[in-house]
Amino acid sequence: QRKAREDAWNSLSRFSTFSRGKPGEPGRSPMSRLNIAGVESIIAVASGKGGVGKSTTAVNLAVAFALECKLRVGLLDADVYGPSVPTLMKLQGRPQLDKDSKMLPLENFGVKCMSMGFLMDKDAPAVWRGPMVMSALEKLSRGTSWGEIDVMVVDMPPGTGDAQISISQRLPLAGAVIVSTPQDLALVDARRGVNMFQKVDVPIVGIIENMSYFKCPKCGEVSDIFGHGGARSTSDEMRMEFLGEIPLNMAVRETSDEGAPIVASSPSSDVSGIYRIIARRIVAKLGEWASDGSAGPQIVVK
Ligand SMILES: Nc1ncnc2c1ncn2[C@@H]1O[C@H](COP(=O)(O)OP(=O)(O)OP(=O)(O)O)[C@@H](O)[C@H]1O
Repeated sequence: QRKAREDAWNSLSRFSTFSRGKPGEPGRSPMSRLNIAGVESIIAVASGKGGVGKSTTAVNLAVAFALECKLRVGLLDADVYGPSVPTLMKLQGRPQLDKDSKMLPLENFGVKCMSMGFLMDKDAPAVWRGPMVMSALEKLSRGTSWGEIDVMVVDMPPGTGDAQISISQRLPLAGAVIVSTPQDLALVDARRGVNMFQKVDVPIVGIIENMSYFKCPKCGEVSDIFGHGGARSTSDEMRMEFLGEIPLNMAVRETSDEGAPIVASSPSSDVSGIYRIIARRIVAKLGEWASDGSAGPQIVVK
């Protein structure tokens, strides 16, 4: 385990413009909530627990921001323990360095991406201690030359532990989107997620219910496999905006596995339309906050 950690650390340090600490120690500690150069607005896509479809949702929203809203989009994979952006966005290979030794993001579907997965072997276990997670994230975020970005989507690690809290404290987040399935257990965790962001003063953009229902492609019958509507009622109770229901859909899973997000690969499908509507709602909310002065700069959908 120690060897794997050191290998990952060395690999990251090679691409880094930051000073390097020893494994197990943080690198040079940055100021908290520093901006990321060139990035206007950052939103976290988070879930209280794993496996609810947070990364799938983050990726499809990022692609929808780029293709539907015509925004300049970045996608930061903050899930250093289980980076899925390389697979979901069909990107691999080590990032090039620019003249200032900053990493250049890899790009697909109009979205500039950075992930720990670009710096590690696919099957290498990511064994990180808390301070190393933060140091890695600093390097992935501020050690990358993003260019001009209107909105950056951060795919958060699942859960509400120390790593998630630190990330939410260090990145200047304009807001957080919470993804949950309709199940009671997932909703309990979603509430925890909402509370965590509120504690560190990150406003909640809204809640998305993923795997909300299943519509049989043959007969059209709708089944509520994991229940239905729980995220909407949780949003109402917590006075949060409910952003929408994404069905459990085989094409979403298949296109994710293929690295061709459904919003890009099957833009006319119903489910792509749902992602696009949710993306527009998020952009509208960020715009609203900006115009009443409660969040970052105004984003204009072209
Ligand atoms: N709406 C959906 N319909 C069908 N399959 C989905 C849907 N959303 C996600 N999935 C599938 O569910 C699995 C888990 O999704 P994903 O990896 O996005 O979850 P996650 O919450 O990010 O997980 P982790 O906590 O491990 O990071 C994947 O196989 C994905 O393709």
